[in-house]
Amino acid sequence: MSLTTLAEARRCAADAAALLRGPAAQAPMHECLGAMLAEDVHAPQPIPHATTSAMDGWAVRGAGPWLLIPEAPEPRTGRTALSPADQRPALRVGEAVAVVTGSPIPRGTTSVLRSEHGSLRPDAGAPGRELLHARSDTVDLEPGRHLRPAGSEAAAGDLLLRAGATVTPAVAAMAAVAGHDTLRIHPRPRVRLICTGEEVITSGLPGPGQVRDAFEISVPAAVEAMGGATEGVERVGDAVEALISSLQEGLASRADLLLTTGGTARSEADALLPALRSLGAELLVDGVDMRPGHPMVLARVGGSLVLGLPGNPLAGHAALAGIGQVILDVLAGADPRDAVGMTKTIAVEPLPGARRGQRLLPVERRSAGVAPVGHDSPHMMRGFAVAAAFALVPPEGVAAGETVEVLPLAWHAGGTRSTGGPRGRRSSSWDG
Ligand SMILES: Nc1nc2c(c(=O)[nH]1)N[C@H]1C(S)=C(S)[C@@H](COP(=O)(O)OP(=O)(O)OC[C@H]3O[C@@H](n4cnc5c(N)ncnc54)[C@H](O)[C@@H]3O)O[C@H]1N2
Ligand code: MOO
Repeated sequence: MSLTTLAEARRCAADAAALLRGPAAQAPMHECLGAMLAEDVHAPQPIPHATTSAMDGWAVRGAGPWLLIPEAPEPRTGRTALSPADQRPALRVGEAVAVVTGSPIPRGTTSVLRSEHGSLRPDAGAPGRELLHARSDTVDLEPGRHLRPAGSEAAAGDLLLRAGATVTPAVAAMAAVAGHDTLRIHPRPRVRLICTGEEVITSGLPGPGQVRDAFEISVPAAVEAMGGATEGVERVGDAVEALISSLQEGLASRADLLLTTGGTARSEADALLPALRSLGAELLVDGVDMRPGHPMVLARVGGSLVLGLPGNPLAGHAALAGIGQVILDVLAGADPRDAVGMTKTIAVEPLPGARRGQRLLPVERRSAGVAPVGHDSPHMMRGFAVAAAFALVPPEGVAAGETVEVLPLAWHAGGTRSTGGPRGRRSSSWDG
């Protein structure tokens, strides 16, 4: 059988995901975190919307000493300095009024004198009134000192955030400060996970004929790091019928992506291909020329994609990083051409290839590039646990000092999404 290359499979996955991608939606801010902006975000009004004080102290006009304008009594809090919500009449030359950080300052203010640079003394000429004196060495009387002018961060209509940015905590804070309640986003792709295998147990020490599950704990977290949301996890045995009904449930739930684990090979015992055939699926990728992970399967059924991850734990994760990431990126709004882009770095030690196909070799990150981690056979997790990326190694291997393509693992800083933001491949520290 002649297998598809990983690059071809990635392009095919990107195109298929682009066809299935749903429309952008307006969503409340807390639902937008981690999603991609579908449109630019502008400032609806100037930021700050009023000129405010950057210090606790006094708004003053002209040279001191200044007559302290008493506050109108504040009915709710009894505070003696202006709260950020107060509005004042204009100051006249020689007058001062107490302010706190963030207070809108009265019109006519020339600067703010911070509290530790001024002192109040009784006004000898007018009993009951106070004069504000500035410390002789203060620089706070320079015009504009400690004022945050209205619009100094943004004018009304300024572009604050570009479409395509991931809604990080900082992006959400920017949008909230500007006054937005909702954002237009590409919704996070909805994923369901179906794990096969009678021999797979989910707790305790595996006995003879058993293995501890490697996927139920890791795949939803990996999907999350890749920008998707796993909405259901199911376990089925090895029977084709059970897998068919589980896939049918996933299709009925209108999940964007159904991930299955195990059963991808071509023996009598393997349920995935028969199940897909029985559901009338269109097979898009039937094996990829990579090790580990070559039996992986990608199919389209109705409005969903099914990605069959091989059961060997490292093979399953190689397929998820190699193809699953591309699907999730594109479903989440990335340009398909960006999503299939590769990151390059330097091999600081020789990287051995596989006998056949492209090897996905778990590598760690060193300051000058990447190096193998060992314990990297298809059934092993020990090397993967300390790896930062899969290096894509041709059969002849990669010599130390040569360039190599890598698939950074999504949960590492500067990880793998192609779409900007904290996981953005384009902006990641992997790119030199
Ligand atoms: N005759 C052949 N046998 C195999 C071939 C082949 O080409 N011809 N390919 C091998 C390769 S490569 C891989 S990868 C696996 C693919 O396996 P399947 O996707 O069919 O998965 P299973 O047979 O169900 O399991 C394989 C292996 O992985 C273990 N497994 C399964 N699920 C889990 C899980 N959730 N957590 C941990 N480990 C799991 C399972 O116990 C098996 O040991 O096929 C090879 N064989
Ligand atoms: O996908 Mo298998 O190694 O190639 O475990």
